[in-house]
Amino acid sequence: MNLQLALDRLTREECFHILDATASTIDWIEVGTGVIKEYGMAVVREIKDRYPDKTLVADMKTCDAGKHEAAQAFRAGADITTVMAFSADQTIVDTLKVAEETGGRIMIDLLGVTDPGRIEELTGLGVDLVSLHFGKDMQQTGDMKEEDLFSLVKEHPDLEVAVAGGINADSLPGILKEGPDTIIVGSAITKQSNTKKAAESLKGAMNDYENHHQYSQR
Ligand SMILES: O=C(CO)[C@H](O)[C@H](O)COP(=O)(O)O
Repeated sequence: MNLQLALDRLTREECFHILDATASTIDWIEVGTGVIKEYGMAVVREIKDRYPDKTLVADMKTCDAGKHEAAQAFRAGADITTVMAFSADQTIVDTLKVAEETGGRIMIDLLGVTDPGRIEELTGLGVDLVSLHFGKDMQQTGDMKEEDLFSLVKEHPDLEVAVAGGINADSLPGILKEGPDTIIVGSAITKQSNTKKAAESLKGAMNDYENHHQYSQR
């Protein structure tokens, strides 16, 4: 199970400061949408240069012009780029094709999706990696309902699943029970005074769970 660190609402300097402290603990690095909007593809390139062995996710949140944006992300060194689930099927197909040609992967962000029928369509298009996502603004008015989120993918055991949305030490146990492949954490690490300790504590809980609870991924 991977711990993906989401770098959101941070300066470039803060990103590198946090990465220096947490790189030995985390598995995947996500360059957040806002960081990409602030610094462009240069920051993706720079992070890949500095951490070449980490799987790098560019959270492009592409919803149109898929071919161009996926190529941009992979050219900058991303291993994975994100595409919104509500995008036109042509956008999904185009990004998957670019990924296949360049050896990258597409993570489909399911933010706002409530119809399992869309997952059926996405898998039919060739999607194999999705992120269940309870959005930042949604978090202001409610809490993530793990069971509802994971019920979207329950008919698709072969789908690789990441999960994101305000995950912290309190909500982690409920998430672990659902057996995701990747747990995406932003604020519960990046906004803590000791980011290294926060990352180690979450990764430690993930490892403990895997070791002691006969953990089986979905
Ligand atoms: O994609 C995102 C926001 O759109 C974030 O990466 C995701 O929500 C994780 O951050 P946090 O743990 O702070 O919610």
